[in-house]
Amino acid sequence: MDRLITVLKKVGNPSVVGLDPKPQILPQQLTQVESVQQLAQSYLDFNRSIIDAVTGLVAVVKPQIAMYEALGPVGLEVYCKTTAYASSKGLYVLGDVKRGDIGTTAAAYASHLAGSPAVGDLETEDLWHEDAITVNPFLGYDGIHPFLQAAEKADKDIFVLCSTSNPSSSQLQALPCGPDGTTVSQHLAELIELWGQDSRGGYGFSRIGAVVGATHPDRASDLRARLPHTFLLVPGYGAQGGTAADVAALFTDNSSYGASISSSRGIIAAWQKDPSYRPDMSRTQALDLVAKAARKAARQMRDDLTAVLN
Ligand SMILES: O=C(O)c1cc(=O)[nH]c(=O)n1[C@@H]1O[C@H](COP(=O)(O)O)[C@@H](O)[C@H]1O
Repeated sequence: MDRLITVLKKVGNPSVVGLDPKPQILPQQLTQVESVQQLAQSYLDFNRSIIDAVTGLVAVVKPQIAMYEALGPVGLEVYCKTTAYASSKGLYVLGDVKRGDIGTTAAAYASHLAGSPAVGDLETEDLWHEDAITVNPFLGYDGIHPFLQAAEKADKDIFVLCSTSNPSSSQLQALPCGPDGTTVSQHLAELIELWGQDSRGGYGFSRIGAVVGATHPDRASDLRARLPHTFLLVPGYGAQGGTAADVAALFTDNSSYGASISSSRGIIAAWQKDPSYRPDMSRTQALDLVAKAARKAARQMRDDLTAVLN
């Protein structure tokens, strides 16, 4: 996490931009195409415009792999090219892959972070470009250990789901799982601290971060207190209703933020609210508008978060 905190401090902004393209949030200049290959190229152009626009203003991007996998092999290629491009700009790349399995299967999934026995002795350095990935903890430590091992080997990080932003998260995560009424999320927080205790860096945070949604402010200070050595990824800001006030309790009171706040549609679909958009614009003009609107929205998000931090 030291590298993550270093890049966040450098830009003075705890925001993460989610790169979750889909046809509904791309201007029609990019979606009126004749093949999946062309749509995939549009995703790449869209992402590059946004990355160029926010570099220097934010330090982290979080591409959600499902959006790319939906386009099949060409989509996955665009995921890889997007992560490579973001990485070449010095951004910390958090791959939102939400994997969860055990043993050799988990080790193969973990090849997103490091060379994996799944590809034998072949060179894998140029396959994947993420600095961290998200992991689902439903299988317990057997499902965490292979990812942690890969992260240690490559000096990278994992972010484990703890309290997710979706409304029905409470169906499982708010259930009591002990005689004292400790909820599943609270218990997970304790496990995440335990699993990470041997991998703490210079800022005091372990290599295992926790995902805590922005949409449950009632859980925020309790989870922050249960996760003293854990950096938090906080999605659900913006389009899902999370606000700067809702996430304030998830930051730590030291200079390392302790949390980074993620917004996808709120930034990458901001162009849809720009009155200067016109359907008869050229593709280049539409991409310019996407970039300008994303930068403006990212600046606004930074200012809102900075206000609560101050
Ligand atoms: O792991 C995540 O990033 C995640 C966890 C969670 O609890 N809620 C959540 O929305 N996410 C992801 O965060 C992004 C939210 O997108 P927006 O709602 O458009 O900002 C999507 O990529 C989700 O998959």
